[in-house]
Amino acid sequence: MRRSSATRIALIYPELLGTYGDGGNAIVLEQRLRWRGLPVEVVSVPAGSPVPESCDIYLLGGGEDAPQVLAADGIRQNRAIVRAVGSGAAVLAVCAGYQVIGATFPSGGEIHEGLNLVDIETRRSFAPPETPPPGRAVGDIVVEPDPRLGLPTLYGYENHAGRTRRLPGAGGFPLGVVRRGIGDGDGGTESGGGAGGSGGGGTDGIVDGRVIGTYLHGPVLAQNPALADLLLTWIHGELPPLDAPREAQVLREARRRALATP
Ligand SMILES: NC(=O)CC[C@H](N)C(=O)O
Repeated sequence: MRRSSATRIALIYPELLGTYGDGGNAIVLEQRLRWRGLPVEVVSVPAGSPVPESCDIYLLGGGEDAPQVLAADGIRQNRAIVRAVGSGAAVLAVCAGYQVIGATFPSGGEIHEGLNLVDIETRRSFAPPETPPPGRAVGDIVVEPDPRLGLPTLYGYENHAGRTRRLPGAGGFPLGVVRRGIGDGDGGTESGGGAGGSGGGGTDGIVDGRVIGTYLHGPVLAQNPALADLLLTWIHGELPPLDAPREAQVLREARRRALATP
């Protein structure tokens, strides 16, 4: 399906969900459409305003625990994102955003309700109560995406305390397998040893229909332009080919070399 109207990209509550530069994902999507001569509009939705239902791609970024609760409360109010997804919109949710689109997430010692858009839950730990919770997952992360997505290796940066798992009977599938870093943390059983761990082997993220959740900051779309194009393809159908700018190729090659996994 080729569209004639502008693609509307919603950047949700950037004051609350923008701690790690994830607003850059909107710039990448916008620019990759402009380079192709396709009309685009970025709709920045300030915290406290109702989320519009009429956008094509919704971006939710990362945030600290308290702002994350405020963001979840706002997003749950009109559930516009859920209806928009039902009408064909796509979602990219990163870290706090990833946790918020699930069923529940922790903050301030309590469990909070998410948007229930995907069948995941986040806890501080899934290990038995007598086991100390794992450390914060902080550092570089490398994910080998599910082959169904046809994407190259994904590079990013993670910084989160929560650990995430799929609920029984969950729809969709993990975004990929963690080669370096923690990601979801595999139900708290990761071998990487918490903060800065490099064990890998668990999974990161979810892909369910046109909804992608992931722990990868970066901004993730700047480091992984093929992921940006996957989202755009879901909205536009096939896109005119685009030679990645040289800077993007240089960045990816530098990440590949720096984060070479065994
Ligand atoms: N980087 C983030 O978005 C952090 C998410 C969440 N507050 C956590 O620490 O788990």
